[in-house]
Amino acid sequence: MIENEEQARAFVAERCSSESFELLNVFVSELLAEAGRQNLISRSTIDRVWQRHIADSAQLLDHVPRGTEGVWLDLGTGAGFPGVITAIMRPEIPHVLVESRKRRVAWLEGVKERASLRNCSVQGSRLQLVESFDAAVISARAFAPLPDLISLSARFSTERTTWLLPKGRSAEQERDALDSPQRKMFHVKQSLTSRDAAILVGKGRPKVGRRT
Ligand SMILES: C[S@@+](CC[C@H](N)C(=O)[O-])C[C@H]1O[C@@H](n2cnc3c(N)ncnc32)[C@H](O)[C@@H]1O
Repeated sequence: MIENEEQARAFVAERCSSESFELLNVFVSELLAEAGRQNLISRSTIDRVWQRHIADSAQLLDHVPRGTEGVWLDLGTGAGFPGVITAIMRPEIPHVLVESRKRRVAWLEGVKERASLRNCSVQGSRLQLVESFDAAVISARAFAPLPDLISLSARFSTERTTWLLPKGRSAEQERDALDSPQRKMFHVKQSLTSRDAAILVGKGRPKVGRRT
C-alpha cells in the first residue's frame, strides 16, 4: 500500500522514464498553481497530490495487458486523471481525453501543448457527441455510475478492450448490481493508494440495450 507522498513518487518513478517523471513534476507544479484559480482537485487532496491523483492514476498501467495496442480512451478527464498521467508515462500509447467543461478543456489543451504531448487528443465535448472508434483501453475515474458509464461508452469497446475503472468503496457493490453478462466482464482489484478503494478491471464489449 502506498502510504505517503514519498512512496507515491517512488511508485511512479519506477514505472516511467526519467523524462516522463520530470514532465509529471512540472504537471504537478502547474496543477497546484491552477488549483488556486479553478476547482480542479478537492482541497483535501492538495497535500497528497502524488498519492491521491498521480499514483492513483499510474497504478492503472499495471492492469494493462502486455502487447496492448491501440487507443486509450479516458472519459471525463477533468484535471487530467487518469488520462494525462498515463499519457505522460506511456508516450507510445495514443490517448483520447474526453471532457465537456470548457475551463477544464482549456486546461487540458494547455497541459498538452506545454508538455508537447503528441500522443494526446482532447475532445472538448460531451461523450455522447464523440464519434465512435475502437478503443483498446477505456478508463474513467469518478465519471458516472457504472451502468451509465457502460451504456454511454460500450460503443467504443471491442472484445479486446480493457476497462479500467477506479471506484471507491462501492466497487464490488456496483459490479454485483450489473446484469449477469456485464458482471462477468469485471474483476475487483484492490487499489494501492487507499484501503477503501478498488479498481474494476474489465475485458470485452458489454451488451447494452438500444439507446435513443
Ligand atoms: C468528478 S469529475 C472527475 C474528473 C477526473 N476523472 C478525476 O478523477 O479527477 C467528472 C468529470 O467528467 C466530466 N463529464 C461528466 N459528464 C461528461 C460527459 N457526458 N462527457 C464528457 N465529460 C463529462 C465533468 O465535466 C468532470 O470534469
